[in-house]
Amino acid sequence: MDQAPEPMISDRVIINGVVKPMTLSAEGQLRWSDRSLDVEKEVLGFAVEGSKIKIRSVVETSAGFCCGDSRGSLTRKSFNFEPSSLDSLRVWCEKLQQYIDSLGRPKRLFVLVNPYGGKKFASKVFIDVVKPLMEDANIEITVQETKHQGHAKEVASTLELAKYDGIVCVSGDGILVEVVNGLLERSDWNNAIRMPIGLVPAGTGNGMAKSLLDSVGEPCAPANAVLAIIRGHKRSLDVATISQGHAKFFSVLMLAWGLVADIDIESEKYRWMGSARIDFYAIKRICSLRKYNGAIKFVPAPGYESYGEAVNDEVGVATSDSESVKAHGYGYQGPDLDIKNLSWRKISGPFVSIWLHNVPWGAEETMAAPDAKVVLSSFYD
Ligand SMILES: Nc1ncnc2c1ncn2[C@@H]1O[C@H](COP(=O)(O)OP(=O)(O)OP(=O)(O)O)[C@@H](O)[C@H]1O
Repeated sequence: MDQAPEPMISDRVIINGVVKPMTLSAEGQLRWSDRSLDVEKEVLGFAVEGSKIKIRSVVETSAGFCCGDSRGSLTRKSFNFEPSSLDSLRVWCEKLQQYIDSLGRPKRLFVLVNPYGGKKFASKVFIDVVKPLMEDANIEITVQETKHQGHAKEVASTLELAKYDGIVCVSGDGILVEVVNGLLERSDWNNAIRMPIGLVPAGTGNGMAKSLLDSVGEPCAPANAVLAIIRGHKRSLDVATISQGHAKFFSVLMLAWGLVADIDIESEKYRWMGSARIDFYAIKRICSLRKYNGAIKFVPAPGYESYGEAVNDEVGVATSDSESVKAHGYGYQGPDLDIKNLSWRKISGPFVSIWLHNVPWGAEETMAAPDAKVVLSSFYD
């Protein structure tokens, strides 16, 4: 028969004036009376208050404080217990900290808040959800509100990364893309792009937050996103390189040409509508569809080789263009690929819309590419 592993600490403590046995097991279960907490999942942190220890946790209830999602809302809860002596208090603190430290959670985060994104509620999301949960988790945060378009990119391109364990964007997808571009334009991009980036949905579309949370069965709500960040859960993502003349951009969410791009860009003037601006403008554009002439050249993924028609020498022109761009920059210059020798295929227009996706969800309600996978990270582990 398997023997239960030794507890990290087993003690008698005072809870609500009554002496009770309490245990922290090697698997991170904190047990007392008929109750228990899973430290990895439910405990954010702890604090010493006089002779007591306050455990700060988050539990699922049917009506929580901060999620706005009816499925298992999350509620902050704390409870106190009093070890029998100062020595015992010190040992409890050591053991709890030791277990929490073993979970690889972030300790210092740089938080970007876009007060302009979505329905302009990112600052409220930060104050009501992000800040309290991160304080409960004893995470040291440095906050920067974005002041203008491109500000998040500027910050990411110059930030002293060694001071932080991650960058958190309380925003829509636009700020995430700016941060990725800022990190990749640095001369130390190779190291910088390893910086974990967290996303708390507070924008119009929130396609990335939805894709990440949905991949682990969580609702796309600010509190669930903050919890994933606090727990240090990570995924690696592909980056697409876009060359346009001598300019280079990087994309992690999607690339759009035609209808979807028009809706995204031209609906800016209806930003006051919040998320509804996209639906409203989509209907307007669909009622008077435009057509775009052009051709898409692509290298098919395994299993998709029959799509489009074969192309041979035309791709070589694009190669020499991108090589001349390579010589000028000092940040990331795109993947080292021998693109001349790949099996290119082509689909010719006119097109109504081209939409390329890295992750399944383009927005919270739009699963545009169900087969795009958000894979478990091996990058940081
Ligand atoms: N203070 C500011 N004033 C004006 N624009 C800003 C400010 N801060 C950031 N921006 C810009 O706001 C844009 C939208 O940001 P964000 O992604 O947070 O919200 P969003 O509403 O989801 O937008 P989208 O869905 O278009 O990405 C970004 O392109 C960013 O550059």
